[in-house]
Amino acid sequence: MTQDWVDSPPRPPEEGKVKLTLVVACALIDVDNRVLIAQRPEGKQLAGLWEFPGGKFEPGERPEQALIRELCEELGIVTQEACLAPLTFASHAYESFHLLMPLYICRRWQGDVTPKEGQALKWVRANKLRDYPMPPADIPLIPPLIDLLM
Ligand SMILES: Nc1nc2c([nH]c(=O)n2[C@H]2C[C@H](O)[C@@H](COP(=O)(O)OP(=O)(O)OP(=O)(O)O)O2)c(=O)[nH]1
Repeated sequence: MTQDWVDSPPRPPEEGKVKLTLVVACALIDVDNRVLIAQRPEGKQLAGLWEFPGGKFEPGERPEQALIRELCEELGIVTQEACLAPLTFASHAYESFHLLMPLYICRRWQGDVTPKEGQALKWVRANKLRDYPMPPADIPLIPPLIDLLM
């Protein structure tokens, strides 16, 4: 019996391995069934494109906790886990990382939606989302929103 695996040297990092970046995002939906999008500010990657509010996880956070924190930081609103429902996710290969981004929907929150980071905000009907340039990862998220809301 061969036991080659016993003496195998540690493998060098495989070429082509990707950095997986986890981001959580939310489609806030108002009483008229419109979706909130925010414009990425100048100076950031993908600046000027319209995105769903959200962001990266902090160490040890669950997705819902991260999203509740981001919504508070970016929009000044407070919501609860029970008000977040998973809808779909984005899996997209950017040049320097692979984005994995669950998209939740949320219809209930406390407080007025306010651009806390100077970002432009728009409430948009799902079938008009394509009128706003979005990051490539977001394009496949539009049909599930149209199915849900139109
Ligand atoms: N929040 C959000 N991010 C998105 C969307 N689509 C998309 O490709 N992204 C990308 C852009 C960023 O690379 C990453 C979001 O992380 P972030 O909002 O914390 O990014 P950032 O550029 O501000 O990064 P950082 O300064 O915090 O490092 O995911 C989207 O719809 N919403």
